Amino acid sequence: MVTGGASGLGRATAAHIARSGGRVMVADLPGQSGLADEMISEFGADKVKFAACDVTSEEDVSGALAAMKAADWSINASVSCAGIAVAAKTLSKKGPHDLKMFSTVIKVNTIGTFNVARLAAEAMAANEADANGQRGVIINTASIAAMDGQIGQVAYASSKGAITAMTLPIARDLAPNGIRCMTVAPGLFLTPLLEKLPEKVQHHLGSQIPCPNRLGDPAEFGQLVGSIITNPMLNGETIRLDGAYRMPP
Ligand SMILES: CCCCCCCCCCCCC[C@H](O)CC(=O)SCCNC(=O)CCNC(=O)[C@H](O)C(C)(C)COP(=O)(O)OP(=O)(O)OC[C@H]1O[C@@H](n2cnc3c(N)ncnc32)[C@H](O)[C@@H]1OP(=O)(O)O
Ligand SMILES: NC(=O)c1ccc[n+]([C@@H]2O[C@H](COP(=O)([O-])OP(=O)(O)OC[C@H]3O[C@@H](n4cnc5c(N)ncnc54)[C@H](O)[C@@H]3O)[C@@H](O)[C@H]2O)c1
Repeated sequence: MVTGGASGLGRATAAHIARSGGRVMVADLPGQSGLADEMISEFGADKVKFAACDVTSEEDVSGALAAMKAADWSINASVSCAGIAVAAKTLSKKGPHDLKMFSTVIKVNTIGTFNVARLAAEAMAANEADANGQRGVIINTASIAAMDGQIGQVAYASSKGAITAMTLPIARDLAPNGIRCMTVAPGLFLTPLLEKLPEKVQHHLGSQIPCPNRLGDPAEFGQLVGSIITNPMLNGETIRLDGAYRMPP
């Protein structure tokens, strides 16, 4: 299952899994069904399915997992890409940071990610263990903003820092169940989310990336997720995927 799988990094991850011979449930907001339909047309309904799912909803996430079970699909990997970004300073000319804005980012990014992890873990725990005694892997998406948060990123960076921090405790909690947990902290990737930044800012940020000197291709994120799924030794860690970029203030 890939949450936020209809767009950007999640879409690229779902495509990588389908191209690699896997089957993938794209779990995304109802309004993204059209994008998911494009993927179903490209890869076939036997490889890709869509579940309307708000990651903050226990019912929705449980429903997406139940749909996989109903299709006789086992869940071996859960990839959380669903997320939102905002830009607001702790204190600006308009006054203090809006608390509802802050709470919403934490709810979707942090609480939504954990909601998916805990419910996917329950489903994976029912799997037969493989030769490594493993039953599944949970992969979460943070951001380099968790470490290099810019001016105006206090809400977003906090939400992603929490995702980074939960990686090891989840891995430790789930070790007896044979379930791994990893986090990817992407740098700058050309997706609809990044395109919310002014073109000038996008270009400026991309020109600062040391090597390769460009914005990341979402397929490169999907490629790393594929490696995490197939490498049993990757557990309890956050991997920056950023071309050696460190964001300035
Ligand atoms: C609800 C919809 C929100 C849509 C916008 C959110 C888009 C975010 C998309 C990110 C997606 C990818 C995220 C991923 O994980 C990777 C990254 O993190 S990429 C880095 C993304 N960076 C940001 O999002 C930065 C967010 N901050 C800002 O956009 C701005 O700081 C601000 C919050 C909009 C405030 O800017 P201003 O209104 O200009 O603030 P001031 O008026 O107070 O400006 C004073 C002065 O400071 C300069 N300044 C402000 N912010 C910055 C900054 N981030 N870096 C450098 N300089 C900054 C500003 O230019 C003023 O300078 P002056 O004009 O006085 O010389
Ligand atoms: N693009 C980048 O440069 C970048 C860098 C670092 C981290 N990230 C993170 O990667 C993830 C994917 O970002 P993207 O750039 O592909 O963005 P995107 O906007 O293209 O995709 C995000 C997807 O998440 C879905 N989503 C949002 N809220 C949801 C919710 N409550 N329930 C279910 N789905 C929801 C959206 O519908 C969308 O399909 C996000 O968590 C983002 O913070 C992106």
